Parts: sequence; C-alpha cells; structure tokens
Amino acid sequence: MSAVDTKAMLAKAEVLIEALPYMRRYAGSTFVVKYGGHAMGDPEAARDFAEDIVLLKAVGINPVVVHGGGPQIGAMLKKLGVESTFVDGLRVTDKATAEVAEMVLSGRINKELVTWIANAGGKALGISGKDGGLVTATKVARTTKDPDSNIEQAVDLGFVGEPSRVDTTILETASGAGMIPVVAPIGAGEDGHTYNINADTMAGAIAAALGASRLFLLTDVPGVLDKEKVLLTDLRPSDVKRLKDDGTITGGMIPKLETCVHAVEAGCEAAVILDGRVPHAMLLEIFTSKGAGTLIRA
Ligand SMILES: Nc1ncnc2c1ncn2[C@@H]1O[C@H](COP(=O)(O)OP(=O)(O)O)[C@@H](O)[C@H]1O
Ligand SMILES: CC(=O)N[C@@H](CCC(=O)OP(=O)(O)O)C(=O)O
Repeated sequence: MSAVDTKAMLAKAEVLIEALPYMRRYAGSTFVVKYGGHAMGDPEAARDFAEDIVLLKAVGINPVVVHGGGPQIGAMLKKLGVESTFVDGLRVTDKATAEVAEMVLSGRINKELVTWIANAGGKALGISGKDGGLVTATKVARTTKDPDSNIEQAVDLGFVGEPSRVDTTILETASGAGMIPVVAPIGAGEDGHTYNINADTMAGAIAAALGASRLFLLTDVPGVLDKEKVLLTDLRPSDVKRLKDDGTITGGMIPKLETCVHAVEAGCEAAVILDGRVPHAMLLEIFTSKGAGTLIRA
C-alpha cells in the first residue's frame, strides 16, 4: 500500500472513531426528520437522504421521517387547472385541494420515499397521520390585519389542520419491529374530514409527542441566517421572538422556527434546521463535533 493510500485509510478510520461517542450517546433514542418537498426533486439528494436514514437505524437510533411535498401538490393542482393561494405559508385547502393533497402526499411521495429507503437497504412503513389514529387534526384558525382599517379579520383556510392529539403507538410498534416510519402530513378530524397539515408542524408535533432527542428540519438554506447572511448556530426560544420582531426571519422560516420552539418547549431535547441540499449534512451534524445548521434548545 502506498503512503497516500495509508493516509487516506487513516483519515477514514478517524472519521469512524470520531463518530463512536455520538453513536453510544444516541443509541436507542428517537430522531424525527422532516424532509421537504424541494429537496425531494433531486434523485441524488433523495438517495443520500435515504442512506443517512438507514445508517441511523443501523446504529441503533430510531428515525421517524415526516415528509412534505408542497411543490409536487402545486404541480398536480396546476395540471388540473386549480389555483392555490397561501396565507402565512399555509395552502388554502378546499375539498378538491384536500383530495389532491392526500393523493400526492400519501400516495406518490410517500411511496417514493419508502422505495428510496428500501433501495438503501432499510424497511420503511409508509403511513399518513390517519393510520393507527396517529394524528387527530383540528381546523386551523387564522386572522389577518386589513391594511386599510387595521382591523383583524378571520380568514377561512378550509381544510387546513393542526395536530390536536398524537397517538404514537403505530410509530413505536413499527420502530420496535425494525421498521422506519415514513409519515405523510395528512390527518383525520373528529368531524370526519381530511385535513392538510403543514409538514413542519406535523413533524414538530410528532417530535414533541415522542419526546424525541432531535427534530431535524431539512430545508434549502444553511440554517437561520442573520441580516448579514451569517449562520446563527445556536438559538434559544427567546431569540426567536427577537429575530421575528426585528425582521431577521421572514416567510417560511417563521413557522419553521415556531415549530422548533414549540417542540423543544414540549419535550423534544433539541431541534436543528439544516441544509438538505448538502450531501449527508445530517450525518455530519449528528456524528461529528463540527455540527451544521442552527440548533434550537429550550
Ligand atoms: N433569516 C433567515 N434565514 C434563512 N432563511 C430565511 C430567513 N428568513 C426567511 N428565510 C426563508 O425561509 C425559507 C425556508 O422556509 P420554507 O421555504 O418554508 O422551507 P421548506 O420548503 O424547506 O419547508 C428559506 O428558503 C428562506 O427564503
Ligand atoms: C397546509 C399546508 O400548507 N400543507 C402543505 C403540506 C405539504 C408541505 O408542507 O410540504 P413542504 O414541506 O414541501 O412545503 C401544502 O399543502 O403544501
């Protein structure tokens, strides 16, 4: 073996040794991972993601995947000639839109992810919030301020739901049997209706109910950036309010951070927002001292 080969081999061994204390620390714990619709478009990224999830399971961590699919729902609605509007990052969902959302999320995307995980050597169980009574949803209430009169007005988002009750039995049963649950963000209401749930919100509620060690939200930015575009590596719930008030965080980052705050205040140890476009970003965050993305702790 040449000197160069030996050096490369040693570097690989060092990576494995560095991972050992983290593997010990996290063995037996539960990680909830939200995989967004944007990241799913790239087959190479999807394959890397599935490999990471299977590796977590192989070292004794119980991953639970919650997926999005906003862009894919949008594309299907466009094909069908149905317009979509958003309020605070939530898709206004009438009965027809709820049917399309369920079909795209629980059908195509869920099974695609199950297949990616199977191809990476894992056993995935694809379900939605409806299965095993996992998530009971209630209708989301929202108000907006009329710009002319400054008066708060109620807006009806239709069948947009938020989890009001989470029964984790199906997740624990699947994980205990060596499977990786893959959850579509659809829930059943006590009123019998089907509710479309924002995937970040769904992941946060599940992480809180499971008392997960980590909630990972994989997105398309390196994490939370300050006004100079510098990554903020550690945040506390009180920082989030300040960042919102001073306009540092806007758009989709607001519900994302609110989800993290809610999850850590409700029993999840820590939440991490990180770049799903970076190959194996999650593994680097979990198994090296370097860390990646933004960590939110209570
Ligand atoms: N301070 C900030 N740091 C990083 N991203 C931010 C910030 N403020 C707003 N954003 C926006 O939040 C987006 C992530 O939220 P969202 O689009 O809902 O992600 P996803 O589709 O992955 O759930 C980023 O693409 C970015 O445009
Ligand atoms: C109520 C609501 O907005 N639901 C989302 C569900 C999918 C989702 O959240 O997907 P991403 O994570 O890929 O954005 C939607 O209809 O787009």
